[in-house]
Amino acid sequence: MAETSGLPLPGPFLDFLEANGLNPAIYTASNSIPRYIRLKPGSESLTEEIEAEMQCKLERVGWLPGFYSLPPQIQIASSQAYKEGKMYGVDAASGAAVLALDVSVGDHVLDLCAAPGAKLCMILDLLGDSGSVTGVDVASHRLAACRTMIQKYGIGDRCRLFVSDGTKFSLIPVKGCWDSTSFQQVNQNWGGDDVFKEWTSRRPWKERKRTAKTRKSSSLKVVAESDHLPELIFYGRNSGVVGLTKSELHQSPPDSEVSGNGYDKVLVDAECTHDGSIRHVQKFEQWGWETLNQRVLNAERTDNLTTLQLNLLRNGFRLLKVGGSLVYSTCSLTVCQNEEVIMRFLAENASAELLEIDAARDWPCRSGSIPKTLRFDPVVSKTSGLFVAKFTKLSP
Ligand SMILES: C[S@@+](CC[C@H](N)C(=O)[O-])C[C@H]1O[C@@H](n2cnc3c(N)ncnc32)[C@H](O)[C@@H]1O
Repeated sequence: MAETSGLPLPGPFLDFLEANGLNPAIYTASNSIPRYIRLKPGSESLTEEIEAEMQCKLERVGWLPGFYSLPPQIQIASSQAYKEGKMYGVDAASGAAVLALDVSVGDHVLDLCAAPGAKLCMILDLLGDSGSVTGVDVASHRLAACRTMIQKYGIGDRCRLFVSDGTKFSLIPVKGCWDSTSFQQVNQNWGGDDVFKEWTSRRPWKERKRTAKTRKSSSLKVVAESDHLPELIFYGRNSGVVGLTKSELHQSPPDSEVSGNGYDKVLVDAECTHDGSIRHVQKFEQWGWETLNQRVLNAERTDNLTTLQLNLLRNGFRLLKVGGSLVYSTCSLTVCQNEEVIMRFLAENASAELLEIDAARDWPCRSGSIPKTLRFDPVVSKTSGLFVAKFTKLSP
């Protein structure tokens, strides 16, 4: 086992790094990478209070609004600001992926691999009182954690969360119910069990059971049509869902309609081997390095992952409106999960164009091997590792 500045890396992992052209030195940076936090908009005045409580200096991250760095050993979970939902623990590279989306007021955003939700929360904060966010993840327990997070931070009014396979998810944003006037009308007009009322965790058990039963029977009908039904596990009062019937919500539009009415922005933060995340790799010290073989190094798994990544990218792009933009990111630094996926995707999509990420001029990252793509890594960026690419959809 090779010792890399306190983090012992087993032979098979070193082989994996070598096979993928990755320098093990990135893992030596583990002790010098700061921890990052993001303050909820409106909580910026709390910095002195937070510094006093945590007994450390918060350094503003100049290139990333709302982000601060602090020494790596500081634990934020017990701090008052964190408990009160005024501070998020999120890496600066994750913030960069969201910034690359260039979210504008009123955008309808799809986050296709949303859980546990750090990026989704940032998107909701950027949108404030406008637009909507649709979060999708295949893992219900992880998406439930995301739901807990948006409730904790009180930002779920314009959000809906679906448990669904992101390679097949087909719902476009529901437009037209977002202002509070129409919400009130909808509230007065709803009737029947089939209509979505505002989601609340405090609904009586009987009502939740009835909803689940209705969902099951209505899902059978839809499954017959599409063989895949997304399960709605959270919807805020202005998500556009309240007042709709299940049949209305589950209508999948034809591709021609998506070009005009699809999402303005799509984030595909794809499942990956997580090898760029030092904190993730460090966890294998506790889990046992042998589990690394199954989760990271297994070649068959990597093949399946690259297929999944490509399919997620394809479907995210399908749901993007013409002129919209899509960001693809992974926390792997391997070429096969990043540049190769991008090349395969571009080769089959004449309407996809790689975009320069304008905001990145000041970012501490380097270019990927395809121009316009970006790579954050612990040594250069002092962040977790992340690959980022941005596309737009041209008219057919
Ligand atoms: C890198 S994590 C996403 C992190 C998230 N964007 C955040 O900022 O917290 C990848 C996620 O993809 C999800 N995932 C894996 N396969 C999927 C699929 N077929 N469809 C949708 N989500 C999937 C995993 O459950 C996992 O939560």
